[in-house]
Amino acid sequence: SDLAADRSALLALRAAVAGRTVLWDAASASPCAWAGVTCENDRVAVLRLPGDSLTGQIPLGIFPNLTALRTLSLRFNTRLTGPLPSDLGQCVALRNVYLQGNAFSGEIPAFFHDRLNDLVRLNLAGNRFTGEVPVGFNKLVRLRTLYLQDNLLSGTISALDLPNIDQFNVSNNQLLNGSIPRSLRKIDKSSFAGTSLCGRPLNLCPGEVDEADSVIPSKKKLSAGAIAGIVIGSVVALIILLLLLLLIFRRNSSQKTRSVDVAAVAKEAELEPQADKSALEAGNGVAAAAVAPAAYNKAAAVNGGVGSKKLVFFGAVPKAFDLEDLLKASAEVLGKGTFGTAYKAVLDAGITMAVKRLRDVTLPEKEFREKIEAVGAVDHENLVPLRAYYYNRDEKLLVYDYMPMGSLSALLHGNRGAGRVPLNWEMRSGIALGAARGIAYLHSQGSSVSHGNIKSSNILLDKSYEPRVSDFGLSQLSGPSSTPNRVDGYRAPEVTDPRKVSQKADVYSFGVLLLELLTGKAPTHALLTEEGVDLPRWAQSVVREEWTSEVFDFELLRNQNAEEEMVQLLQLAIDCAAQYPDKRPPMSEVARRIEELRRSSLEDFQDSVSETVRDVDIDNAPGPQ
Ligand SMILES: Nc1ncnc2c1ncn2[C@@H]1O[C@H](COP(=O)(O)OP(=O)(O)OP(=O)(O)O)[C@@H](O)[C@H]1O
Repeated sequence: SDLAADRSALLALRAAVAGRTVLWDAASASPCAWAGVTCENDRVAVLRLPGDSLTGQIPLGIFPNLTALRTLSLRFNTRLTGPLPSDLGQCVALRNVYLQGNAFSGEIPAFFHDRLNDLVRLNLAGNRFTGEVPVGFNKLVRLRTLYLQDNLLSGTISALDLPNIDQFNVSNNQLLNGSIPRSLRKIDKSSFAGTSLCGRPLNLCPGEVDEADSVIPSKKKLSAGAIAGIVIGSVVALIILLLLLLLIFRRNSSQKTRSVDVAAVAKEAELEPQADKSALEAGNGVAAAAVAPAAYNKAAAVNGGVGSKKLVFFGAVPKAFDLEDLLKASAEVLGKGTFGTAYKAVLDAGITMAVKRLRDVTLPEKEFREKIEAVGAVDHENLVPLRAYYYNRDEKLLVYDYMPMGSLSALLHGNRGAGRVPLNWEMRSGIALGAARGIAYLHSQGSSVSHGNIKSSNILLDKSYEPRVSDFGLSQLSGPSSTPNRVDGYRAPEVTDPRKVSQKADVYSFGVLLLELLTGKAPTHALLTEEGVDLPRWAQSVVREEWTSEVFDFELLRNQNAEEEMVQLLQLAIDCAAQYPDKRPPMSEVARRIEELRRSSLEDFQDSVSETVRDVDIDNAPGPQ
């Protein structure tokens, strides 16, 4: 009845059929008729009838009406039988087809590849499809997911060429045989289990030579002269590289001296070692605003001590302030973290910075400077930029851009009452994408580079709510007492020493963060539920039990158009939070998958807008002359 009432919002047909059986029969040639609502079929973009509500065979005549259909989801209607109706091929706007867990039979229809050219996701798993896997799927250039597992398919798949595929599964089709084609070798081997297929990632086919091995004989054929040439060439290249490095090093150090000079214009000052620290850390919020400036001023007056007294800036940005300005600034405690206390410092010039006062840094100066220089060199739009640092024996300060919209944690869990900024799908998925890009960028800097402390309080938001990951590189600066000792729902199961982090452990933490974004539950809270389960395990069980939509934060469920994409993000979160590190996708893939599902929900949204506009145009059009 909602649908009937709101014509312009009529894009998703969600028939309330739970608990009763709907028979597909020729008499109810419209899906709206089963649901007992009146609607215009050519405006239905999503048809979703999950659960055990349908029986029998889908008759002809239903789908030709649904010309705007983009998503068809008929899952786990275990009594839905027979071949798929041939006129489903007339829904040429279809992008997502989820038909898993039914009892469909017959061959996989050719219309999937001949007519539905925009298909992105096709899930036919868990049916009774027979015959071959159509090689015509090669024509579907947008296809990302092809799930065909648990059917009765036979023949070979060696002619399949699906270079853009992310998710592929043909497991438990016992009659499938022959070799796995090149484009599918990146897929996990579990997706080929229960078949007679061979070749990577499974065992090699009889008579097949591994590519890695086949290179060796050609190496053996190299002549002694060629080997000598390669060796000499490599040595020369190495010398040139060393010379270049030397040159870059010299240039950098001369630049650094310049930046020190700028800072030296200001009065040299040094922070008072320990006395004010307790005063600074004791206060919070407004109270600290009064305490902190005094402490800063007093510190500025103290001289002496060991080490450099300058604020060292990174990059080519204009140095708009110096240490003295910073110490004079009015400060407010933002919070106390693992590595020290963070302050908001409003400088006289009207600039606001975030200053982190590190505690428990045991690293020798040289090593500290090297590590912090590496952090300062990292530059990406989804990372909080470190602008400058200060080091002496007793004080270490890090100066960051201030992020005015606070942290994701505060946004999600902060104010649930009146005046709350509701976080819709658009914002949440945007935050997920930005954060994923930031972390992926960090990971791209080298296989040993990881963040080590991904969590929602370390995802900060700039004034346009663009996410920026903060705190990277700090875990390597801290001493043993700075390791997070509270219950930490973000930590991967294999991480026993929190300072020994890895990229795969970051992926796990990011998976938990995604679950937090989708469910609105903080991982540490989840630990306190009656069952004592953690967020990943709870989400997994919910998905297994097929009550997926129960997991989502109620704020998200207002965006019903994007539910399919939400389910995909949930699946991605679960993939990231896999127990075994090897099963977790790399961050670059995570970012790509979020990008893709956001694009698809955006297109759905744009469609809905243009449909509405078209409708208004029609209503406003002048009548016949
Ligand atoms: N650049 C910044 N701009 C605005 N707020 C910030 C900035 N950096 C940190 N904060 C805020 O200051 C508070 C303390 O941050 P901090 O990073 O010190 O600790 P944390 O994130 O709570 O824990 P951890 O140290 O384990 O990461 C957090 O609420 C955080 O959102």
